[in-house]
Amino acid sequence: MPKVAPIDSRAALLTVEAVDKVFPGNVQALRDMSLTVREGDFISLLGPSGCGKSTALRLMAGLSQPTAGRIDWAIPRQKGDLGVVFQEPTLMPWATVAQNVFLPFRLEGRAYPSVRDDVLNALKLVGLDRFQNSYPRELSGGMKMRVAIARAMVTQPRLILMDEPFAALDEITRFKLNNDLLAMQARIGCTVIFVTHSVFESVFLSDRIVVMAARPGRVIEEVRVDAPYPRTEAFRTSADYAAHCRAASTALEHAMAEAA
Ligand SMILES: Nc1ncnc2c1ncn2[C@@H]1O[C@H](COP(=O)(O)OP(=O)(O)OP(=O)(O)O)[C@@H](O)[C@H]1O
Repeated sequence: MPKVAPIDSRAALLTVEAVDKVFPGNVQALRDMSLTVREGDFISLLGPSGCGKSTALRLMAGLSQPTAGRIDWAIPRQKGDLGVVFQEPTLMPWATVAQNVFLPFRLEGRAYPSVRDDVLNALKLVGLDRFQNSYPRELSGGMKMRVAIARAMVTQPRLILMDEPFAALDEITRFKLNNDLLAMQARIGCTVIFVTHSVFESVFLSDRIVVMAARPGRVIEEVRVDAPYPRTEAFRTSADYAAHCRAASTALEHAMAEAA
């Protein structure tokens, strides 16, 4: 994807400023997290279990409020500017694929005929337009996740938040979905924040890897992946990819050592 501007000159989209999140029982899930998310970024949040990745994503989605600090959109936010994908596809089993993808519009009170083309285009982007009348039970795990991604992008959001969306899938399906996700991001030009445990996945997808440590959850380092987009299978086997994986692994080791 031709990412138009170098990371530091991209316009800000969302700012996370000195955020703390403390859960009942004095569990400090996040301490002093700051991050400027910029238009067109592909950011991975990478870190060991319990370092607050999902908590950070939920705060950015507005599903939970910080205990201290602020999270602000840097642009006037419109309906449909945010899409979220969780680890489970969470599809409505009684509804067809098209009806599932229509959901964000339905919640806005829109009628299906007025957005039918958007629904079909989103399904086309994830390669499932032929399955619009199928039900979730007829689909494989990878296909269900594609439907969840189509649902998150049907409104052409500026920002898509993804919480380990491919963790439950086999490696071949995961690789394929990684490729397709980058193609989709290029097509709709959105910003992505992606939670993962996988160094390899984070390097393949991201241009910014935010490495986090646990107890308390915090950001310890940002690794930049300056390899150009589009990233292909050739990138996955390149020396450049291996070098970035080493850098991210080293940062992750520091994160684990900090929590030890
Ligand atoms: N609703 C909650 N109530 C109490 N504690 C919570 C809650 N949600 C998360 N925590 C705690 O906050 C910390 C961070 O959790 P979080 O799920 O954000 O981490 P994570 O990095 O996403 O972990 P994983 O990779 O295992 O999903 C953990 O100690 C967790 O037990």
